[in-house]
Parts: sequence; C-alpha cells; structure tokens
Amino acid sequence: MEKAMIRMRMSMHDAHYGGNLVDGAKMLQLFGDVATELLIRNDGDEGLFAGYDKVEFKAPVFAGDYIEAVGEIVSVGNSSRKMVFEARKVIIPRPDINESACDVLDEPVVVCRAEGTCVVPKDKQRRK
Ligand SMILES: C[C@H](N)CC(=O)SCCNC(=O)CCNC(=O)[C@H](O)C(C)(C)COP(=O)(O)OP(=O)(O)OC[C@H]1O[C@@H](n2cnc3c(N)ncnc32)[C@H](O)[C@@H]1OP(=O)(O)O
Repeated sequence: MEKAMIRMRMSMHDAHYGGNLVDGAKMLQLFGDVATELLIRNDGDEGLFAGYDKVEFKAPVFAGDYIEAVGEIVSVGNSSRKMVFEARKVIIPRPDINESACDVLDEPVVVCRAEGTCVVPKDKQRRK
C-alpha cells in the first residue's frame, strides 16, 4: 500500500493560542496534503477528503516545532481509499538555552493520530 510523508516547521503564523500553541486544525491540514500525495501516487488524481472516523490530539504543538506527518492507504474500495495518519514532533526549540538553540528529539513525540476516507471518482482514476 502507498505511504507518504511531509515535514514542516510550525511558524509564529501557525501559533494561535496562549504560549504559542498551534491550532490542532493545522495537523489536519498536513494530513490533507499527505492524503493528496497518497491519492496522486495511487490514482493519479488529488481526490477529495470525505471524512475522518477518528482524530486524537496526543501532545501540544508549539511554534518552532518541526512536525513530520505520515500517512498510509490501508484499504481500497470502489472509489474510496481508507487512510491512517500520524503527526510527530521531531525537532523542538530550546529557548531555555538561547533564542536559536534547538534539539533533534531522540524519540519523536506523537502529537496527533487520525483515520479517514478519501474518494477518487471512477472516471478520474488513472491508475488501475
Ligand atoms: C484530499 C483532497 N485532495 C483534499 C480535500 O478534499 S480538502 C476538501 C474537503 N473535502 C471536500 O471538499 C469534499 C466534499 N465532499 C464531496 O465532494 C463528496 O461528499 C465526496 C466526493 C467526498 C463523496 O461523494 P458522494 O457522492 O457523497 O459519495 P458516494 O458516492 O456516496 O460514496 C463514494 C464512496 O465513498 C465512500 N464514502 C462516502 N462518504 C464517506 C464517509 N464520510 N466516510 C467513509 N466513506 C465514505 C462510500 O462508501 C463510497 O465508497 P466505495 O466507492 O464503495 O468504495
């Protein structure tokens, strides 16, 4: 089954709440881009996100964190493609050391997990 990954740094523009906390919706935006890549790889089309069955926010995300979002197609229907997603924090700022210090985490921290389904209509599927 297809897999995809993107990595992105959360900026001050992504910070929305006190203490530079990032809105959880940002993780769903990353999953939308991962899903789109999965559909392009599987079907040659961007497809459409039909819905999420489950979304879990497991740890807070802050401006300056590097987030790795991964996804995988786990089952293929007629036009539906079921996917699972995980977002992990892989680098964090260390303002306690100085304003530009950062650490690569020895163990990534899972910040969000989700399951959802996308649809590529039959007439748009270009890979069989
Ligand atoms: C990933 C993208 N590149 C990015 C985005 O899409 S972001 C924008 C958010 N999404 C949208 O704007 C999509 C809006 N929705 C739609 O256009 C339609 O609802 C749809 C195309 C997603 C589905 O069309 P619809 O006519 O309702 O579908 P059906 O013909 O009934 O079903 C088609 C298959 O999809 C399965 N399915 C439908 N809804 C769901 C659901 N909520 N959860 C799980 N599965 C769903 C349905 O069972 C059909 O499956 P099979 O063809 O039998 O495999």
